[in-house]
Amino acid sequence: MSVGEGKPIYIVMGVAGVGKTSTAKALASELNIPFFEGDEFHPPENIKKMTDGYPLNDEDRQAWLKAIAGQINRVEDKGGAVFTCSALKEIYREYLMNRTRSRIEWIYLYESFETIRDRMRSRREHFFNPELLTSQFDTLEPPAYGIHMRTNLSPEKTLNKILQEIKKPKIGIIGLGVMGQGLALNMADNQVSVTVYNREVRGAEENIARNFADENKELYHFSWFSDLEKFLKYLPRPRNILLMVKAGPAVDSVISELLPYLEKDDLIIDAGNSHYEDTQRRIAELQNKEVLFLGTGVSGGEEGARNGPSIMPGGSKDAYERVAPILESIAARDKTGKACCSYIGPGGSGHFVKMLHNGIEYGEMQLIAEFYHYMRFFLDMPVEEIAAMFAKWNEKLDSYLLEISIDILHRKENDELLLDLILDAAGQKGTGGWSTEAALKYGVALDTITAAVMARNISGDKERRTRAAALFNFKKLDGVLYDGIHEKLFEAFRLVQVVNHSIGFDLLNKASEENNWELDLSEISRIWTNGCIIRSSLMNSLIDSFKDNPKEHLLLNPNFVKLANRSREALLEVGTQAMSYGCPMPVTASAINYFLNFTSSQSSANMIQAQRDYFGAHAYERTDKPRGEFYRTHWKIKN
Ligand SMILES: NC(=O)C1=CN([C@@H]2O[C@H](COP(=O)(O)OP(=O)(O)OC[C@H]3O[C@@H](n4cnc5c(N)ncnc54)[C@H](OP(=O)(O)O)[C@@H]3O)[C@@H](O)[C@H]2O)C=CC1
Ligand SMILES: O=C(CO)[C@H](O)[C@H](O)COP(=O)(O)O
Repeated sequence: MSVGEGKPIYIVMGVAGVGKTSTAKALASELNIPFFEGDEFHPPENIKKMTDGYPLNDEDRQAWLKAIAGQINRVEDKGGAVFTCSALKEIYREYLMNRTRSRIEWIYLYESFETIRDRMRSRREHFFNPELLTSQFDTLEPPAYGIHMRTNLSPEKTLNKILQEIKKPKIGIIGLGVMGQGLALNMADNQVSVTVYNREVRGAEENIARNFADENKELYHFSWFSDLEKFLKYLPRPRNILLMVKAGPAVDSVISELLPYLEKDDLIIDAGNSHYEDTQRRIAELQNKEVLFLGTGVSGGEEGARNGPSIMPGGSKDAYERVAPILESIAARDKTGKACCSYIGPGGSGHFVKMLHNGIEYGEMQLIAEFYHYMRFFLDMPVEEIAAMFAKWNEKLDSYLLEISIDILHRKENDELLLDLILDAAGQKGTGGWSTEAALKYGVALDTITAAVMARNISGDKERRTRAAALFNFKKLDGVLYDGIHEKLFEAFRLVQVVNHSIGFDLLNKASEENNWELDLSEISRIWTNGCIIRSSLMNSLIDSFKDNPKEHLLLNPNFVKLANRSREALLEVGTQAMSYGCPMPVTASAINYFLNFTSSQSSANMIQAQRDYFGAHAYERTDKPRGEFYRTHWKIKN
């Protein structure tokens, strides 16, 4: 058994008179483990000093703590024990933690000075002089960790509450940024015992964990640490550690800091937006130490993390089973009440799926943006009318991204539309571009998602765009609102949304085949129906579409063929008209091209093959010969 594994040693701590002995005895009896009264480990000199009314100093307490540590070590492999020990100062607790092999679970009992003073006045048989209570309160340094329990309830209720806390599943969270804080609170709401840690960067990132615990202390008790070693020592083995730190080198740096302390079967859940290949590398590296790793996509932003995200865990199935109760308890619910969290598959599949989630997100965001832009600046529709139209569309589409865009269109600052004050240069953290890189790797067309990434790239080039606009002096052609255009805009929008999703899922399918991930596209659609950023009624319909045709491209699925046949003319009309008026429509245009390409049995690629063969002797397959046979032509030699 490794250090700290097995049943913990419970130490019930707090000032004299708070109720340590009765609570600890009851706890030991309930858990059927031995009980040890800490006061009995005091040497006679200490007892005399206390009964004479003198407080103990640190030196006096040395022998006492040493004796308790000795007893803990004698019983530590006997299935746990409960001790009382006031352990008022952090150095006393550290002494015990550093000199024992067991994991110590601290149960800190507290009550007001006045209440305890009154209790102590009626407590005659105990050697402790009630006058020393003031010195106890002066000495007390409440622990930042452990179970904190006020003793204002009946002993039975206090015991029950302690037992409830002991039974809670336990996890440690590293990284208390936007997402980490939300997940910690969400877990605490769902009966998970959460210990938090954030790094300290002097002058920049100080007291993040302490402040988080303090800010929430009215409603929650978080054990917190700003010392990684202490955080790790405190967590029960095998440890469950969730990382919510910036993706990239920060994840490797945190893992390397963790490594010296990690033991067999400890589990790291990387819940940030890590690249799936990094996840695969980390799984392999940690396997050498028998440390488990789950590369886990989490979507839903700040609100989702707090109230229920969509969760995409990939990696070790056994590891998932271990933390499934925690992850499923905090996830959003689908319309049947099931958790929007499901084991995705081995290796980096969880992060791959999250990456494509974001790719689809990029496509849909740009789609909304360019339709808004076209309607506002080329069709001259008032913002309120666009918001109203989007709201009407959303009665059918139920898209979260459309919903937030409607809110954005209503937001004013000093009577001005806030949107008009926001610089038109989009940021990005990588997942969209990584989707495009993966499409290149797997040889899949990813038109809309790639177009959305490129649109963000060019948006960032504000200075050159502005200079070019002046040089080319485009005369903007305004579009004309005509009967039926509203319906056409909707039809076009909806078809681009479908094409964008079909593209994203197609890459998931291809990567799944290549990596033997056995991704269940229906289940992925289900966990994306709530909590995540791309939830919509379309996603709901994909559950059944992929159930009926698990690997089929959406544009070959009868339901979507019907929809596309109905809407394709509107899409062509809207897209080409918008561009003819001078409005850039990158995602719409790429959806049109993808749709036309995908639905053409005869592509233009025979010309490409001929050109390749002409200048580079690359050879080509022939329509009159079986696939896989390659032919060359000596183009310069005339027949
Ligand atoms: N925000 C969102 O909507 C979503 C974000 N994500 C992903 O979740 C992860 C966290 O995002 P978010 O919470 O928004 O980010 P924040 O910027 O709010 O927080 C980042 C966290 O990472 C820590 N950190 C950064 N660098 C290091 C380092 N070198 N060593 C240790 N810790 C470090 C920060 O600590 P410190 O405070 O000390 O700097 C902080 O706790 C990212 O991977 C992100 O892509 C996933 C889904 C949605
Ligand atoms: O994962 C997310 C949502 O699902 C994050 O919000 C992500 O950071 C968004 O990506 P980007 O910053 O590149 O727009």
